[in-house]
Amino acid sequence: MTTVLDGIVDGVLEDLAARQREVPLAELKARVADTPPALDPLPGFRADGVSIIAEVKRRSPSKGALADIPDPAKLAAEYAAGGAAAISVLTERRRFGGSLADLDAVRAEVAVPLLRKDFIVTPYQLWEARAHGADLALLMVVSLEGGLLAELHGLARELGLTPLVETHTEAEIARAAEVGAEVIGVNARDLTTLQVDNSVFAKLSPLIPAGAVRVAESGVAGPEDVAAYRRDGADVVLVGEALVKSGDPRDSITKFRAV
Ligand SMILES: O=P(O)(O)OC[C@@H](O)[C@@H](O)c1c[nH]c2ccccc12
Repeated sequence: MTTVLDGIVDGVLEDLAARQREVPLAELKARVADTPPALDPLPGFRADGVSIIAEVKRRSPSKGALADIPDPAKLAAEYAAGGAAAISVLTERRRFGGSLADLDAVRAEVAVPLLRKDFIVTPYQLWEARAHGADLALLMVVSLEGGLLAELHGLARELGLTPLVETHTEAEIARAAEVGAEVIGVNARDLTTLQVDNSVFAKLSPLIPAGAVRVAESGVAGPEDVAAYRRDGADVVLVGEALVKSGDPRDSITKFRAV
C-alpha cells in the first residue's frame, strides 16, 4: 500500500535530483569545509525545565496553509527571543512550502541551534544540511530501512550534526536505540495516515533509553499540551502550527517554557 509518506518522499527525491545536477557533492563538501562548526544543542535540551524547538512551517499535507511567513528570519528572531532551545526549519518544498533558502535566512539571523527538518534519505541531504548551516538533522526511522538509518546517523555525527531520530512505534524506538541515538523524538502524527494522537508519546516515552533526550513532536495547541508532554517525560517539545499561527510567538514560547 502506498502511503501519504511515500508520495512525499517521491517528490523529495525528484527535487533532490534537480539540486544534485546543480550542485555536485564535491562542491557541497568544499562549502562544508568553509562552514563554522555545528553548535551542540544538547546542553539546551538538557537544561532545567522543558525546552522548546520552535518550527518554521508554512503549510502541511494535513492542515494545508498555516502561515505565509514572508520573512522566516524575523520569525526565527522572535523564536530566539522567546528562548527556543533550537529552531526547526522545514526545507521540504512541495508539501510544506520550505526551502534551503529559508534555512540560510534563519542561519544568518540567529545563533541558536538549527534543525534541518526534511525527509532525509540520502547522504547528500546531510551534506546540504551542514553546508547551509544546520546543527541538527531529522532522521525518520520509518523512511530509513535496513542499514540506511545507521549509515545516515553515522554520517550526520561525522559532520558534527546532532541527529533527531524520529519514531512513532515501539519497534521504531528499538531501532533508534540500536543506532545509539542521543536525541529521540516521538511524533504524535502518523505520517503514513496523518492522524494525530498525542497519547503516543506517553506510551513510548518509557521505552526511550535512559540518558537519551526525549522529544515530543506535534499536536501542541497551547501550554496545557506542553505541560502534559512534560508530565509524560518530555525533555523537549517541538511545536510548529501553534507558533506560526500565534500573533505573538515570543510570548507563546515564554508561556510554553513556564509550564
Ligand atoms: O505543527 P505541529 O503539530 O506543532 O507539528 C510540528 C512538527 O512536529 C511536525 O511539523 C513534524 C514532525 N515530524 C515531521 C516530519 C516531517 C515533516 C513535519 C514533521
